[in-house]
Amino acid sequence: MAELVFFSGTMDCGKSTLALQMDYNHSARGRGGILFSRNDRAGESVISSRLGLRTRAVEVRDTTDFWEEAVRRRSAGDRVDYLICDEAQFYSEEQVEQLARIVDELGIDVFAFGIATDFRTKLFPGSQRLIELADRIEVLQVRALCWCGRRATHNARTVNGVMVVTGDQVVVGDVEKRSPEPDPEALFAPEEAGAAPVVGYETLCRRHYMRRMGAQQAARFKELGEDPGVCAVDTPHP
Ligand SMILES: Nc1ncnc2c1ncn2[C@@H]1O[C@H](COP(=O)(O)OP(=O)(O)O)[C@@H](O)[C@H]1O
Ligand SMILES: Cc1cn([C@H]2C[C@H](O)[C@@H](COP(=O)(O)O)O2)c(=O)[nH]c1=O
Repeated sequence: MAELVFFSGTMDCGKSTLALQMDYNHSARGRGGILFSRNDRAGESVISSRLGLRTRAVEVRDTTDFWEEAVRRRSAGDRVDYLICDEAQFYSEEQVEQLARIVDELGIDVFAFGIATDFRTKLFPGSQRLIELADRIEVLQVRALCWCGRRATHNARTVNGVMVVTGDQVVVGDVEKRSPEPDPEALFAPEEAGAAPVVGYETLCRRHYMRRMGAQQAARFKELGEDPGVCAVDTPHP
């Protein structure tokens, strides 16, 4: 029985790696698949993993109709047993509904991969529809970690290394392994800092997400001899 499965987790937890591994395993057994992605960090029409793997994929656009694409490929004689759908958080609700129809009416497995929530902790529309419609939601076993060592559950956005909670929902970017030096003026008022913005992401545990305590802020607190686990300033969650 074909399934719609949503593999979800924070940024940098291995979703694209798993997507490419699943494609490899299924195609090695003679199954035919189509790979899709949208806004991959490495550019258009590709699924890329931080482990170095990358494979060509069909770029999903606002106009993409998954149903039409699957039917067209099958009518052309291609074997289509499964779809790999990376960065599925960026798909529209309508596109996710097309994926569900493909499972139910064409018997094609759909394996979707994506982050559930954005930098404000709000569900992406595509992810919300996947959670509503999927046969199964799989949480990845490899956990990204917060700077404090706890399991990371939230995706924070940083501007010049400082966590922000306002801005556009979609800004393609990567997790920062080594952040730029923070502007001390910007630490508690990043939106007013005015410098040319360098946007990055950081995975945090809920405690540190809610306290807006990214790695740089924590380092600064430690420098000042304060405990970053207990936020000294009142930074209410929006
Ligand atoms: N140099 C490395 N050595 C070992 N594992 C790595 C290396 N770089 C990245 N990884 C692994 O790859 C994971 C990120 O995989 P990726 O598929 O790009 O994540 P996602 O698609 O979820 O953002 C990291 O959590 C880490 O486990
Ligand atoms: C939290 C968040 C992320 N994004 C972007 C940043 C990346 O380009 C992708 C996630 O990719 P990954 O393979 O899971 O690392 O999503 C965004 O646009 N908005 C956000 O709030």
